[in-house]
Amino acid sequence: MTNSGDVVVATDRLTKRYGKGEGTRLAVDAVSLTVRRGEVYGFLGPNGAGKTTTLRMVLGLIRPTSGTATVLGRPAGGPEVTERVGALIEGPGFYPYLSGRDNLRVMARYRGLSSDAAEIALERVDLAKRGNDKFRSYSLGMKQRLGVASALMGDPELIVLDEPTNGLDPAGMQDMRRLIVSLAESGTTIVLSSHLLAEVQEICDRVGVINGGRLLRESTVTELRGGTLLRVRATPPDKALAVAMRIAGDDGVRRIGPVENGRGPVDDVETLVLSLPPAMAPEVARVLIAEGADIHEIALLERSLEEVFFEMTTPVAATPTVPASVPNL
Ligand SMILES: Nc1ncnc2c1ncn2[C@@H]1O[C@H](COP(=O)(O)OP(=O)(O)OP(=O)(O)O)[C@@H](O)[C@H]1O
Repeated sequence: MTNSGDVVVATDRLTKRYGKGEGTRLAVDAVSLTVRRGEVYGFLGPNGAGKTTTLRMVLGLIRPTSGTATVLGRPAGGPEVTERVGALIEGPGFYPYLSGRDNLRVMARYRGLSSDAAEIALERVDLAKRGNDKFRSYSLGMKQRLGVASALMGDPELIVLDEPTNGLDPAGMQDMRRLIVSLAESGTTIVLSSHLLAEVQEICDRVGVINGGRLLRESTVTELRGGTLLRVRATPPDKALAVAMRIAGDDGVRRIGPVENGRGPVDDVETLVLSLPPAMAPEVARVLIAEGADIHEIALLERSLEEVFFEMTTPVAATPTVPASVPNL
């Protein structure tokens, strides 16, 4: 059970429609999401999905057309909330001719924080040594890190980062991910948006998948990747199929080719994918054996986040791609 004090962000049918009349665009459509204390929450979706718009409403930067956003138990955007939240959303406005350190000091003063806050933040993002260099001389990665430094000044309970690794090279991305994980380890709740599945898979505890303004799914990364599919390989094939359909239902079984290992089929045993939870594996095994079938394999099928994501976001009823490959055979 989740205690309501553990909920840091909750939106209820949050909706944003841009424009009026013919040119109107529904950017966010009745999104209800929940972010819990201490987690790294990934808001995942392709370009134009509605991520930034949702985050802007959560931060109180724009008003929803309908629905609500509650942050730390209060309506989003109120002054008592804003000072407990840090954000990096659309490139931070830094003065190019000031040093990184002075930029942060200016911001700290503006927000009523001590200049210690600027120094601590510089240390946290590993920029203290380059703190006296002018902002305009920074690499993109350093600029992004300074943005995160500005978000974490004053020790906010929640940090919201919109595509924090966008535009960074692989090393810069890795640095940023490490920084996010270290912030989370120190107890800060983090919401980040990303269109990078690998990134979300690597650093997020839970994920909300958004496409076309709608929240398609919200769950842990592990849940999202599956655990609800069983791969069954048994012979004779017609007997295996009959048993599978009896247990999983006609629509709960997909037939895919024999398992491949990169050099071709491993054997000629057909693979069945059953939409069943892992706990059903013993039952499947029992019935197959009772029916006189030989079991070659029953396994939990782990899909990559990428496969799940494309299944969810592909508009046509595409046949989901299920990997039939067996690693290291
Ligand atoms: N100020 C605006 N006026 C009109 N339409 C807008 C505005 N801002 C965003 N949109 C539209 O709303 C939809 C959602 O945009 P949004 O920026 O929230 O998506 P996103 O998931 O953050 O995408 P990206 O990763 O490309 O930034 C898009 O179709 C976009 O064109």
